[in-house]
Order: sequence, then structure tokens, then C-alpha cells
Amino acid sequence: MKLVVVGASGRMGQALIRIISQTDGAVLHGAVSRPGSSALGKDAGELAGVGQLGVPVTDDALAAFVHADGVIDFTRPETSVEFAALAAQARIVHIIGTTGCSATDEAKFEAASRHARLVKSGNMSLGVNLLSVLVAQAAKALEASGWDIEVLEMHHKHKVDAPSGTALLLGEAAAQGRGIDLNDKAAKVRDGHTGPREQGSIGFATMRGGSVIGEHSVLFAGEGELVTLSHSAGDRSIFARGAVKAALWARDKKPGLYSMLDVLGLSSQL
Ligand SMILES: NC(=O)C1=CN([C@@H]2O[C@H](COP(=O)(O)OP(=O)(O)OC[C@H]3O[C@@H](n4cnc5c(N)ncnc54)[C@H](OP(=O)(O)O)[C@@H]3O)[C@@H](O)[C@H]2O)C=CC1
Ligand SMILES: O=C(O)C1=N[C@H](C(=O)O)C[C@H](O)C1
Repeated sequence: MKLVVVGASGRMGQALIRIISQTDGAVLHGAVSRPGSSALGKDAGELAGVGQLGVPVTDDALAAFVHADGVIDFTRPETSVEFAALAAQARIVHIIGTTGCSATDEAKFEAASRHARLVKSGNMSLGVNLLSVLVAQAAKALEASGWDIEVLEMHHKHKVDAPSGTALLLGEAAAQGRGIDLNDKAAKVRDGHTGPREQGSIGFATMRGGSVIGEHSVLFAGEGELVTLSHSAGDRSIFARGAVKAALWARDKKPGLYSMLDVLGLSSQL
């Protein structure tokens, strides 16, 4: 499968180029960076430390997409929206790992998925997707006893969105387990005299610092006891491997908007 990596000089872009170069059935067809990037014209393999791949970094996304089978995109919301339209035009697979997208962005992805096969997830790792299934089960099982749910996350100091895509994905899983809408029940920020915790709300706490790749915990707090379900990312290759797996999976699917749970065969569990 001929894959284009957009955001090729980013943290995830680099991890993706390395994983594609090691994956049977996948080949790096194109690498796209932003106009003016210092990476333009450089060999994508050399940039990612895997030796020459014969793929120069370009800023011409459409030309890169034309003869490709898929694009893997961990960039920025506004950029992913643009690439979704181009991928739909080229009728290719589009894997979106970008987080921090608005409801308007999501509607544009939905529209693009009428023509393209899109897989989008706030976390492409197997571990987090399994965790989301466990969180939904725990949220349901502990509902009658009225246990409170809090989602805690920490990431590196460069991260620009909060709560993380993963925290929101885990919050959605908890909400699904409780049969509620996360938008009605999320407490994303607390500051000052907040009053007591609203019964049935799902709280979020965000920490940023250093080079932390991704730490997530979902806390279930009852009277006198606490259950914690957590995931720790040791390396960005876990996300890159998931994204490449998603691209290979989506290749023969009908146009539509899929999740990582679909790719992993876990959607019926949630
Ligand atoms: N779903 C998942 O499993 C995961 C999701 N993520 C998400 O992926 C996204 C990227 O993360 P990360 O790699 O750490 O961030 P980086 O900032 O390191 O990488 C983003 C890259 O996108 C590039 N970019 C921005 N606009 C364009 C454009 N118009 N054309 C081409 N390239 C562009 C940036 O270029 P420039 O530097 O020049 O601006 C940058 O190189 C974030 O939203 C993050 O939350 C991250 C890890 C896992
Ligand atoms: O920005 C990151 O780095 C990460 N972003 C994703 C998120 O927002 O949850 C996934 C992962 O935790 C790393």
C-alpha cells in the first residue's frame, strides 16, 4: 500500500516514516511538510533516521496524493480538514490522528467520508482502545453504587490541546457505559469556589511537562475505595503502528468514517 505521511517533520510524522519502512505491505510514497519548512527537498528516510528512502519531502500535497493509496495525518485540526477534502477528491484512505478538532471540523470529516475511507481516533494504540472497553464496563458496573469518574492525563510541554484526545475518548467510553451524553456531563475545568462535585459528572484533569509521551488514568471513586484503570505510552511507535494497521485495514473498506475500535474488532464490545 502506497502511503503518504503529512506533517512529515513532526514528532508523529517521523515515527510514522520509521514504522512504514519496517512494515510489510506498506511503502512510503510521499512525505509532505508545510510550505517554507526546512525539511523540504530532504530525503524523508534520512530525516527520520532510517537511511535513504528516495522520497523527497514536498509541500505539494495534491501531487503526493494522486497516485497514493492512503495518507496518514497527525498534524493540526485545520490542516487535517484540508487534507480530508483532498483525500476525498483522490478517493484514498485517510487516517487521522490529529486531536483538538471542533464539532465543525468533525462535520467536515463526516462529509469527506462520503467519498473516502476515513479512520479517526484520539489514540491509535491497542492498549488505549482496550482500556476504553474496560472503562465502559467499569462505569456501567459501578453506576448503581454512584461511584464518581475522573479522567487524569499528562503530556509533554509542547502539546497544544486539552483535554487530550485520549482523555476525551476515555470520557466518551465512561459516558457510554453510563448511558449519558459526555457533552452534558463533562467538567473539563475547575477553578475557584466550584461548590461540591456534581453527581454523575465526568471530571477531567490536565497536566503538561517535560517529554512525557502520554499518561492516562480513569479513576472510579467510591466511599472509602478507589479503582484506577490506566495506560502509559513508552514510545510513539505504538501510535504509528496503529495508524499503519488502520490504513492497511481500510484499504478494501467502503467509504465511511471508522474508528480504531472498528480496526481492532472491538467496536461490538463498547
Ligand atoms: N491519535 C493518536 O494516537 C495520536 C495523536 N497525536 C496528535 O497528533 C498531532 C500531532 O502531534 P505531534 O506529531 O506531536 O505534533 P508536531 O507539532 O510535532 O507535528 C505536527 C506537524 O504537522 C505539521 N503541519 C502543520 N500544518 C501543516 C501543513 N499545512 N502541511 C503540512 N504539515 C503541516 C507541522 O509543521 P510545523 O512544525 O512546520 O508547523 C508539524 O511538523 C496532535 O494533534 C497530537 O495530539 C499524537 C500522538 C498520537
Ligand atoms: O499530543 C500528543 O503527544 C498525544 N496526543 C494524543 C492525545 O491527545 O491523546 C495521543 C497521545 O496521548 C499523545
